[in-house]
Amino acid sequence: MISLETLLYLIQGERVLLILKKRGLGKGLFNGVGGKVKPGETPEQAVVREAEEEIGVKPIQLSWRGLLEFWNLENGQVESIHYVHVYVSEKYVGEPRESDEAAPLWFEKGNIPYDRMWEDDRLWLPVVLDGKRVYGKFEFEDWKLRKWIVYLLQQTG
Ligand SMILES: CNc1ncnc2c1ncn2[C@@H]1O[C@H](COP(=O)(O)OP(=O)(O)OP(=O)(O)O)[C@@H](O)[C@H]1O
Repeated sequence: MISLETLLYLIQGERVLLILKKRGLGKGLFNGVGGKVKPGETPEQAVVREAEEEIGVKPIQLSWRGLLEFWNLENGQVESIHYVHVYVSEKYVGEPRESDEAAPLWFEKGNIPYDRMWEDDRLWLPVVLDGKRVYGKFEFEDWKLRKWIVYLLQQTG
């Protein structure tokens, strides 16, 4: 299965909004807001929809921060490949609230709970929170991280 997905980090000054996922892939871990892009949607439309569904806020300015590939292998076979567009937003409407899917929580940029997040996050999220763009490819076996490569993308305009 190959899927196109999104991740969004709301930023307020020195704080970042993460969600504690209550169900699905990554349950019990903190992550950005996000999910799968549905047929007919652009990644930008999908990430706005996910923010509304998961925490009840509408981002009104998105900044694209990179592309991540997550490959998961099971018994030496590719089980799934996830292409994830990453965004940050400093402008949104509404106050983050809890939903069936997610509980939102603010963290200081210097105090992100990496030990309660996906293993790859500590390898690229600091770059994104530093205002830069990344490309990363991460290979997992049974969702345990085995190999990775991360590039800093050149900043264009
Ligand atoms: C493996 N390392 C990883 N590191 C960081 N983030 C990861 C990730 N693997 C998946 N993610 C993100 O986690 C969300 C899952 O969302 P997920 O619940 O599958 O999607 P969606 O809300 O559409 O779910 P339904 O299928 O409708 O239940 C989605 O943002 C996706 O990009």
